[in-house]
Amino acid sequence: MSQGQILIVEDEEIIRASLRRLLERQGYGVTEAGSVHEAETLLRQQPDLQKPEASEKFALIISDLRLPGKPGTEMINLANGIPVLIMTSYASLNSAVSTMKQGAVDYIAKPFDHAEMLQRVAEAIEKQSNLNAESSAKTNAEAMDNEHLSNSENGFNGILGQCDGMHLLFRQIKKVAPTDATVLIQGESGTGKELVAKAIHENSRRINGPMISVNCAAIPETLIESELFGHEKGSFTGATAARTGLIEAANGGTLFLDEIGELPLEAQARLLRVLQEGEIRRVGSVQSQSVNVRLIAATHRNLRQLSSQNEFREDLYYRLKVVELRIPPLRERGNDILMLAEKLLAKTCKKMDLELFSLAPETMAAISQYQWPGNVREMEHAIERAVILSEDNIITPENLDIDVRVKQTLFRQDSEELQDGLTLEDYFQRFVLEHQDQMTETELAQKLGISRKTLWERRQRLGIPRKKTTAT
Ligand SMILES: Nc1ncnc2c1ncn2[C@@H]1O[C@H](COP(=O)(O)OP(=O)(O)OP(=O)(O)O)[C@@H](O)[C@H]1O
Repeated sequence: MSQGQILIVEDEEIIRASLRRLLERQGYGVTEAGSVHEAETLLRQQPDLQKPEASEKFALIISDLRLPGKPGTEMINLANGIPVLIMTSYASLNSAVSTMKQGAVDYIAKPFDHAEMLQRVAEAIEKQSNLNAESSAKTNAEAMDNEHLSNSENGFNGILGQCDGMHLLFRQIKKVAPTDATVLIQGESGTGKELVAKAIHENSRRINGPMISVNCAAIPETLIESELFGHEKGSFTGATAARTGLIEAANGGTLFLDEIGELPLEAQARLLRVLQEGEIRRVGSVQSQSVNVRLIAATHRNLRQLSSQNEFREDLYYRLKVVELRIPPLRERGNDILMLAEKLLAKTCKKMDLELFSLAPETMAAISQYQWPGNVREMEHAIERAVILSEDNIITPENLDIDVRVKQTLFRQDSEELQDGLTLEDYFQRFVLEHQDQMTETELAQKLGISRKTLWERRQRLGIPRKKTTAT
């Protein structure tokens, strides 16, 4: 079950080997090269390189930026349509931004978090396959279809949601996107703040400009000013060359500052000047230059409270909250919780090339009851883990590994009410209706943890008699 072949270009053997292990554990095939030259030879050996649909072709190239001989950016020219993910240290984050402009699909800072690397890899491959699919047959009908998919009744622009809170959010996004207003997105961790920022950018006039995302909490405090605003040569120890900042790199597009509450006060003052004057001054420079950037900021913290404690500039806070969007936490999204779980389950199965798994009724109950403190991100991880650990294609609460104590009490009595007025019988009914065409009565009873006799009795009581008459 290969997820695709990946070429790693990295001169440091230890990093290369650990990346190989990480990717192979996820089912990717891996080929290694220690330099651009070596990678070039490997690429030339690919027999069907000219054919975009060739199965032998690498699905992705992951290249370090600094390599002996030629730099990693050379890989972009050599890749011939294969997406290139650049790895770089924080110190060279700016060069990474310019490599994005040269055509890299994404960049990731070293040392990288394993989960993040896997996510970037999956996204890069998916993005490329979407692009391939688009360019191979782009008809008007297809374009309409895509529009339907991205804005289907399940959500908007890839953000799944059907509850009132999410509908309100979608309406707000559609209203604010075409304007140039600064937006402040409030939401707990994992609620989809970056997705919302992306939706705003993609529905704005700046769609063809860059969108630069910066997580203020992930960049060391000492580097953040020079990363954001750039610096002149010699402006501080170690500034051996002048460098463009991320704000300048977002010129003509959107700058997304995630976790803005973590921005140090000095950097806040500089940012405020950029917003007020539309000009940027690099660290160590006396000259300003104009920039045209739309700012979207996000935070999980209470900025009003932070500003009352003098930890966040009040004037910047008021500037940011021109439009404030609140993303509800997952636990407040009612039936969306199960809808998301099912969609994420289907997505995970597809990604892992598995047939579709389903959720056992007690798993549905546990999912609806659980508080999801890590929101959608936690659910994504829980479902992925469950699919890996599940012994058959039905996910049990134990596979999910969320706090399912609630299950024991809820399942003691059939009549007991679950959250949102749903009863165990609702789950029973739903499970039977969804699975009865694919499962025998024996299998259904087993999955429900009841005898066939009880299954039959409940069917009678709930008015869902068995459809098939064949013996099971
Ligand atoms: N409504 C949604 N529909 C589909 N996927 C979602 C939704 N909300 C979040 N996700 C997914 O959950 C993960 C976390 O989302 P995202 O990074 O946007 O959250 P965040 O609020 O920015 O998190 P953090 O504050 O921790 O950075 C992503 O993989 C994203 O695709």
